Amino acid sequence: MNIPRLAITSGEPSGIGPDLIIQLADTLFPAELIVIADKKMMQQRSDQLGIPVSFSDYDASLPRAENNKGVIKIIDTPCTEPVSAGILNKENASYVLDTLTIATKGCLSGEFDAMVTPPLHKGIINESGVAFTGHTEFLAELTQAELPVMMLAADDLRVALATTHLPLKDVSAAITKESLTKVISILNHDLIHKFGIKNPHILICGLNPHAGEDGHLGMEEIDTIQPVIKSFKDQGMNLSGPLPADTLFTPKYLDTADAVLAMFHDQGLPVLKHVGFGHAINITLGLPIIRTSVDHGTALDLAGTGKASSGSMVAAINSAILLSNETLS
Ligand SMILES: NC(=O)c1ccc[n+]([C@@H]2O[C@H](COP(=O)([O-])OP(=O)(O)OC[C@H]3O[C@@H](n4cnc5c(N)ncnc54)[C@H](O)[C@@H]3O)[C@@H](O)[C@H]2O)c1
Ligand SMILES: N[C@H](C(=O)O)[C@H](O)COP(=O)(O)O
Repeated sequence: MNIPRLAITSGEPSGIGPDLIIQLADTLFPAELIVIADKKMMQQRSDQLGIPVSFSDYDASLPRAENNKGVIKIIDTPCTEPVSAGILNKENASYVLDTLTIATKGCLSGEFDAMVTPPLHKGIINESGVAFTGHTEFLAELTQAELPVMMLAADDLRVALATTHLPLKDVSAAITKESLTKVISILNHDLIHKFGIKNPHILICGLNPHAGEDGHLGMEEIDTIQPVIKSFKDQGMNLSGPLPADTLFTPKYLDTADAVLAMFHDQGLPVLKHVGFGHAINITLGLPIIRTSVDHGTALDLAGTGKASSGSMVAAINSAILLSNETLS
């Protein structure tokens, strides 16, 4: 059997990413997990948490093998400055990006089957002078993907986004017939090919209150969203919408749906995190590689305390393993 080999980045080194990796070092997954992180920083966090771990330097020439309990296979990638749990340092932003680049290149070359990313801090990367909006957009650029689609999933609920990390004032202009067509195509394709769902039923949110109230509360539904949905439905795709987002997330609609497409970040993700925070996953669709992530951020208040829950990290690793083996369903 081919053991999936996953690259695990540390995320923001002063956040809870290192904690989660250390807390899970005793958990055995049916995969080989290769952590891309600063070994010294990881050792310090292990000491701070009081969770003993040992490290084994990753050797690409060795055959794949599942991890041993308590042993972290690592690609030692140095931070620029020493790390204090809970305290951001912009000097270490380039380290965070380095770990992502190593993982992505390894996925593109086939050395890794997938990458799993604990949380990074978007703000501190920007403060270091690098314009950065999120893993989703960064990985799309690195892999030259035309358009990434962010999707979070918890239990039976899957919520994808038509726009990713955008200020609210820019959302309407970003939703064009072209962009929406690409997003829906990617979502439909990946639900079929990554999740094994035949002819997925996708519910599409309106952008405006009450899906625009027939044009009295906004024209985006009439001008942009409806024509795109009609064009796909004419081709046989199973779409419903645009539906008012306030009532779409109720059992009457969700019970028939395989996924919801929200128009912007805070239209869809609060609902998903309300039902699933702590065990949901974030998956980037539309990339030539497999990438999953957690549903939470850097939680600087919890770094080094041992209080961070690893539920979402476990879910992100397990889904990356399933996706590496075939599909999630
Ligand atoms: N996948 C990612 O890289 C990712 C995801 C979300 C947010 N972020 C980034 O994280 C930073 C902080 O974001 P935020 O403060 O909005 O959200 P956050 O998720 O870091 O924190 C929100 C709240 O949830 C708690 N929390 C978070 N993770 C937890 C865990 N594993 N166990 C227990 N409690 C947990 C925190 O203590 C806090 O009270 C921002 O820079 C944001 O952009 C990154
Ligand atoms: N939008 C995500 C969330 O709220 O969970 C998070 O910011 C992570 O996004 P990236 O995977 O693009 O970093």
